[in-house]
Amino acid sequence: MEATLNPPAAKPPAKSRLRTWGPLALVAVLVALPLLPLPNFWIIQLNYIGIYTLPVLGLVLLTGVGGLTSFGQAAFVGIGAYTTAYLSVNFGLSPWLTLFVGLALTGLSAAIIGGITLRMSGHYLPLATIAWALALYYLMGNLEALGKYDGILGVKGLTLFGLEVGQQRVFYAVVWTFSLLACFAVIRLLDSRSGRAIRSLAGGSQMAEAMGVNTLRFKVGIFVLAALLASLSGWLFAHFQRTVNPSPFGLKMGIEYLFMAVLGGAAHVWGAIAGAGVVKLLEDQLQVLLPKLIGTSGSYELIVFGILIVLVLKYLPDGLWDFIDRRLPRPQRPVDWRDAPDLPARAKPAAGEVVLDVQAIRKTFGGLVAVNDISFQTRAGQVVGLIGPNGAGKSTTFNLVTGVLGLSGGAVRFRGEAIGGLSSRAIAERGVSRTFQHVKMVPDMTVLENVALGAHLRGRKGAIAAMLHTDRAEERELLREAERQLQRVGMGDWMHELAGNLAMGQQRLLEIARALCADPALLLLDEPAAGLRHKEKQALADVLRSLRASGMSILLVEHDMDLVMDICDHIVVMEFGTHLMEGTPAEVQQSPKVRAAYLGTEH
Ligand SMILES: Nc1ncnc2c1ncn2[C@@H]1O[C@H](COP(=O)(O)OP(=O)(O)OP(=O)(O)O)[C@@H](O)[C@H]1O
Repeated sequence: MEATLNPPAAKPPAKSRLRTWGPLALVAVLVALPLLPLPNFWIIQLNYIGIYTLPVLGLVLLTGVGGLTSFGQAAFVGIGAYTTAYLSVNFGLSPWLTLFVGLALTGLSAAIIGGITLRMSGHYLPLATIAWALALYYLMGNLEALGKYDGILGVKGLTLFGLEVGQQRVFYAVVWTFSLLACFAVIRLLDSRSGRAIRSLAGGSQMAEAMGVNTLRFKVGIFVLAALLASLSGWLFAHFQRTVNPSPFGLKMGIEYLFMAVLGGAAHVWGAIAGAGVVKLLEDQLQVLLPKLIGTSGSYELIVFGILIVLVLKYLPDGLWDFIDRRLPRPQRPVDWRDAPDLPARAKPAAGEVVLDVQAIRKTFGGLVAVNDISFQTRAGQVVGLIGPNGAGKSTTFNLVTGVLGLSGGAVRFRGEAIGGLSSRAIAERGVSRTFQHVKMVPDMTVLENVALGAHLRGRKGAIAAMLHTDRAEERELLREAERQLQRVGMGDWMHELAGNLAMGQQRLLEIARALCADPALLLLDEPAAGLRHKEKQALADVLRSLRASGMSILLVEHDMDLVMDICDHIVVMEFGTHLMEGTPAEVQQSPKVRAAYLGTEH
């Protein structure tokens, strides 16, 4: 069944382009500032803000978008700074060479540290970042070769085409070129196949893995990228300050970077500049003002920062940039994919062919046998219903088929291949796609982007291609497919809406469109009618009928008996983890055993 595409979306109203102009205005201001007769003090302050923007941008990606909290960003700034200082002072190497050595060293350290710590979740990850941040700090402070706590003095300034970069206006041009390029690269990254995968990480790995996203690889990837941005900042810092010692790379600074990200707006790229700017300027003013007020010198600004963190978390939890951003109209993505070619599709099973063959599967949780030797089959072009009272073991069966849970016994074959024991990502790769009992989506991505996440495995372009914008042809193919599947479930008019704004019925259709984007041969729907109104259920039944007509094999777990009896070709009934009976809807309806199971009477 092919759907026709909507006419091109209307052009966004003029005022909605404010967001597109906003960053350009920011760039224009940054270009104009050094041309103004500003005192050098202010240029130097702006240079610090540019240097701080880079590690904070890394935290926007890692913490704000990816949901991974790190206190260790300053340590990576230190690796970049110490590498260039050590090599340029002791071996006379060019800073332009040591930059790459620093990046390589940082990337390697981050890949090793990330590979170990990013498997942790909850509080363990931030605690682990504190541990290795402290370890790196004490390493820098105790190594003889790095000058212990005195550090390395006499680092030379940068030169560019024989020109002294110095610490003022030319340095300003260099630092802000790097910072702005990094901002635009991260924006491009987030608006891509890899970006959608990264944006799905914060919601937990189950949905992302079911869409074929290798979540650990993406977590390590953004951790390394954040560390590389920090390393670049360290390189600039060393040649700006002309000296390095451990104190700017300790845990205190790691916390300060995190504060900059939270204050600026941890999920917004431009929030990195806002956060770095406000904290740096505030810190300078407070360092002068507070000792005068209190009468003794000391780091009193830290007390103010502590109070500010509490206030920001309470009143502006999404930061300063979010406060502005929410007041600007949201620009609509220009529709440029309608003439893109089709994505390659997998060979589908012939009508009536056995797609899923479940043989005596079993799952035990301690002493409880949640699924007890359940067997059934689904064929191409057939809707099989899996029903039973609460706690019967339906969701567990579903999770065994999709690889979320491991089998305690039995076998699952998909198109003849044993898939029991494979990860949910590997099962998704083979053509099994699913929806969730409790809808899992990325609320601050558009409907179209959420659905395009389902086509993750059908694209190849990675993060570097996204940052260089060489992924656009593939991106158009993915977005075209996403729109096609949205049309297929009747949601084409909603593609530009934020997924978080949808009603429950639409969210469930979004999940079906996302699952279809993977080009599956078997679709598993976990209670798709839960929370839907009558009309929405009818729309859902129409969609399922048309999918069946297109040859799709569907396994449906559902409590809504009207829908089940209306749509299913074959029904498997479970009770207390066991197979109660199976048959056509009419046979199931007439079964006294089934009625007794639902009414809770003996049979
Ligand atoms: N991770 C788990 N650990 C321990 N017990 C579990 C786990 N998951 C499910 N169970 C138990 O297994 C049994 C079957 O649960 P399951 O969620 O599969 O039933 P269900 O038929 O899907 O129920 P519902 O219709 O309420 O969703 C229940 O007794 C449940 O408490």
